[in-house]
Amino acid sequence: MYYEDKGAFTGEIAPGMVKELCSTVILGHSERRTYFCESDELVNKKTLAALAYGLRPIVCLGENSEQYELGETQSVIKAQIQQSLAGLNEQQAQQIVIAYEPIWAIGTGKAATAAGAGHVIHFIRHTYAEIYGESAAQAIRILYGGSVTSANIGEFMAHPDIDGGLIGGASVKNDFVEIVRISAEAIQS
Ligand SMILES: O=C(CO)COP(=O)(O)O
Repeated sequence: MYYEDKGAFTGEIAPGMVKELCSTVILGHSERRTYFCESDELVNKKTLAALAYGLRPIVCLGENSEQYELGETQSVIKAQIQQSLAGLNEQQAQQIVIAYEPIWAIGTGKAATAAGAGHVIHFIRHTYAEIYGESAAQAIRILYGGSVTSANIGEFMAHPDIDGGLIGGASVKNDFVEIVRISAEAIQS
């Protein structure tokens, strides 16, 4: 989704057009950031445009493997939050969904541990609270994404800091049915 509502931007889809078909948009995915050079500033413009059109943005954050190895996860994530999620009003600050997707875990079969993802998600909520206050930080949902399957979704759902999963590869396999079943069970328990 692009952030302008009209104009000559060949290949892009305006938020008003997306709104006719969808209620939710994924923004700032690492594939968009890497292959399409999307910056935090652009992700921020898209996030604000989505909210203005009543679309719920799922804003993706995450460090790459080098940053992970160097112990830079928190500083990378903090900068992404400050820039990608800047300028939300009080109501908007309660509406977004964040997905923590470490790039080294996407499509690699090497998922983060629930404890590791939970630790970063706890940090994301804390950082978000510093900007938008504790009640907004408690209102938003923060998901984990990266090599989630039916074999590990239970552990992620059982972690108190993780509100759900953003499923990629497994969402187009039969395994997805099992992921949904396990998640629904975890939410009800
Ligand atoms: O990028 C993802 C979802 O947006 C995660 O992808 P995988 O579940 O295939 O690792």
